[in-house]
Amino acid sequence: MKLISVIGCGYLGAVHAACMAELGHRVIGLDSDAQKIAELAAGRAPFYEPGLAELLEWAVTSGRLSFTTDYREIAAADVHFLAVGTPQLATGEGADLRFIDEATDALAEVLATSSVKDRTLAPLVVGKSTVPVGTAARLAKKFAKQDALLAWNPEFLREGFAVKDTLSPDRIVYGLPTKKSAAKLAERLLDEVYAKLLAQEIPKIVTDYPTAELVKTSANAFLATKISFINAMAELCDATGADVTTLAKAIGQDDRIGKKFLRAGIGFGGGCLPKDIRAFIARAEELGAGRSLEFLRNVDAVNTRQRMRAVELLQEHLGRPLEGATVAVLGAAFKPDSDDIRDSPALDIAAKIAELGVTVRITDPQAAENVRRRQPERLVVDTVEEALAGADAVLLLTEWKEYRKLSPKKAGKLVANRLLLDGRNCLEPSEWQDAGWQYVGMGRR
Ligand SMILES: NC(=O)C1=CN([C@@H]2O[C@H](COP(=O)(O)OP(=O)(O)OC[C@H]3O[C@@H](n4cnc5c(N)ncnc54)[C@H](O)[C@@H]3O)[C@@H](O)[C@H]2O)C=CC1
Ligand SMILES: O=C(O)[C@H]1O[C@H](OP(=O)(O)OP(=O)(O)OC[C@H]2O[C@@H](n3ccc(=O)[nH]c3=O)[C@H](O)[C@@H]2O)[C@H](O)[C@@H](O)[C@@H]1O
Repeated sequence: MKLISVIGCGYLGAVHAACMAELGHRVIGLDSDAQKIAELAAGRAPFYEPGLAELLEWAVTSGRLSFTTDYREIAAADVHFLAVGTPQLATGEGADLRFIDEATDALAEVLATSSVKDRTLAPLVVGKSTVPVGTAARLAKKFAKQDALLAWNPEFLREGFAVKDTLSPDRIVYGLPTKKSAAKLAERLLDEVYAKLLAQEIPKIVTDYPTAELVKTSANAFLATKISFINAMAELCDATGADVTTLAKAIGQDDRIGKKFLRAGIGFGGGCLPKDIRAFIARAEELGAGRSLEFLRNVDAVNTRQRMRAVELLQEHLGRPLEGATVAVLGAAFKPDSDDIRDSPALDIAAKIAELGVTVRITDPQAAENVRRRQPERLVVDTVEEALAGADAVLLLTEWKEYRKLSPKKAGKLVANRLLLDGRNCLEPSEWQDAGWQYVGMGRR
């Protein structure tokens, strides 16, 4: 059992902290947001993530997991995970490392000033946040003064599957210091932290700092590229009468291409893929290696265009001016099984049509409260029925299970006009057409 701290308890850190407790460690989660810490300390999840509430309640009541806002309380930990945010800079491109710098300054200070008795090993600081390549080497210098080691251990979890992905990841990557003795010590500590996962024979890849940092950013860039590729194919399908879902199925049969991440629609959003590809391009340019990553600008542009394309499809099929129309938007989260609305394609589209004079009624099973809090100008309703009542069109923009199971017949009785735009290509067109709906998919006949 190790004493572990997790600094930054947001979508990544709260899950990581609870999962480290599940792996048998004593864990202290730290966040600068006192309200979030109060929720977590009471064993409650401050956001929706399947399985997290149960895990937190157990870990907190069993005493394995506690929370604080005070860095002094984590000074004695053997391992400190960094999980603070690295959002997009306000200027547009590049990652804002302010939170990383604040957190590491505060940690370095307590490591320097607190006298931790009986410490036989140097503390290990482990970066999990997604950072531009070169960040780990810079931070290692800061911790060298405190005789602390630094490793970079990027995280690949998906929201909606965060607990499962943390406890059963596809791989674990260690970015270690170049000095052999330091690398050995850091690897040994990380092996102890992840002992239960390594026992399941989860692949472990041991490398240096820059490779570990790049593994993370290139993985997200590749995933984003796959989505924009299939969305570009969807545009071509619309222009030719071909069907992108069949196309994706057919190309995905080839193992070299793979079936996953080929769902065409309104594109990717969230707190990671969009900002990560922009930061990746910006960092490559800083390093004079940006030319080969130019294509990622197109990946970003195709993705942004999908949102506009949804607005155009609505305009094209509505059969009346947008101004004065009432539209039901099903889904606000950037993906199902999450309440995360950061850079949500659904909300972006809702905002675009609202600007064109449409009355937009938004509903979402988990993200409604976040929309009410962060975008009070939006009209949010509690149920699908309220959203559909008298609507001139229905936009399905987040593929929640309950929306995929909607009855076309029942829904048809509630709306004023049976027009459905399936922004996630997740419904069976014939079922809706048979019930008298005009079904519009994206790149779908
Ligand atoms: N959300 C996800 O699914 C994943 C996120 N990541 C990366 O993990 C990092 C965190 O992402 P999220 O958890 O989504 O962000 P988030 O915004 O949900 O959480 C970040 C947390 O850090 C806290 N914080 C900021 N400054 C602090 C400081 N000085 N001391 C203590 N706490 C501080 C904030 O209050 C916030 O609770 C980012 O680099 C992201 O790219 C990586 C893999 C998955
Ligand atoms: O760095 C991160 O934060 C994480 O970013 C993504 O995870 P996440 O953003 O939680 O969710 P995804 O499942 O990747 O979906 C991202 C977006 O792409 C969209 N998407 C996904 C797949 C697809 O085929 N088509 C598609 O439009 C989703 O609707 C969603 O808006 C990566 O999948 C994780 O591996 C990574 O750890």
